Amino acid sequence: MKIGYQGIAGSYSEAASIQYQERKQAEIKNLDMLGYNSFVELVQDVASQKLDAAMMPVENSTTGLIDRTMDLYRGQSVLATAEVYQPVQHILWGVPGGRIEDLEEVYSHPEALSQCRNFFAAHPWIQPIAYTDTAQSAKLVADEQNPKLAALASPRCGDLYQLIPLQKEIQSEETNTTRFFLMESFVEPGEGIGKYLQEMRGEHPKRTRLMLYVETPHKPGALAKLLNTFNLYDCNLEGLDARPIADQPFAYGFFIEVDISHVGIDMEIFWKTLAYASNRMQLIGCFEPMNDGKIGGEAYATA
Ligand SMILES: O=C(O)C(=O)C[C@]1(C(=O)O)C=C[C@@H](O)C=C1
Repeated sequence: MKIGYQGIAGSYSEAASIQYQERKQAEIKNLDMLGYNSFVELVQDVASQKLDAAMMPVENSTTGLIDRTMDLYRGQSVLATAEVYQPVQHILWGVPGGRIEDLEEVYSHPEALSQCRNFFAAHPWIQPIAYTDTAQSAKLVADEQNPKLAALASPRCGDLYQLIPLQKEIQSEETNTTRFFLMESFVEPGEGIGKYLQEMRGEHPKRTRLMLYVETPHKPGALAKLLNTFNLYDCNLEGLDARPIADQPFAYGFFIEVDISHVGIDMEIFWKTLAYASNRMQLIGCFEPMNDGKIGGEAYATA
């Protein structure tokens, strides 16, 4: 199996891929991991089946939905088939002789920089600089050997790139965790999504979580009508995020996550009822939930 991930060795996306590999040891014998520089390319290569899958960050416990990846799935032939919770504990890595007082620039992935807002607020002389991923930021600092530069990256990057810790656990929230989706290629089957989901229930009964992208008519009560349908079928709503629709200023679509374990009717009827209440609906994920949404404990133990 060939899995793509953002960054180079030491990135959190690589760590999430390793965690997934450990979980699936019995099923996946050979796993090839390929580092990428861009989420756009990752999604393209999954959709075109150059890759079997991509490990993509989708939500962070400190900063919420990772829209730079979630927005890429809209209209693409991809589907999340598994999720991974990866603890994200950043270290401020510098070079020998480096001191926080002398730092001028700190490099990292933009998501990682946002997760450390409190640190930058407390050290206003340091400029946060966005870079492709956390591990390449660490490598850049190691290559430059300039004590005015540092990187926010994972604990593993210290050994990998011979760096010195200037401060540990630098993220604003101690339990900072990023949730990843394993994205695979998915073309809507001719017989429709409802039938697909009904078959899925038989074959993979533990895949009780759906991630949907839905656009509702722009009229009073439209979203309420859709949400009522979930209520009608006893679906617990696990997430709801609004995202702007391209080229339709101030119109929004919704990423909706639901637990379908208590749906008592055929999934074809379920899907048709939802489709009736929406203008556009895409299945973004169908997977077995991990950690029951709880962060810490088991997730940290298995990191
Ligand atoms: O830069 C990395 O190490 C990544 O894997 C990317 C990424 C992200 O995009 O959210 C993954 C996990 C952390 O939240 C920080 C960065």
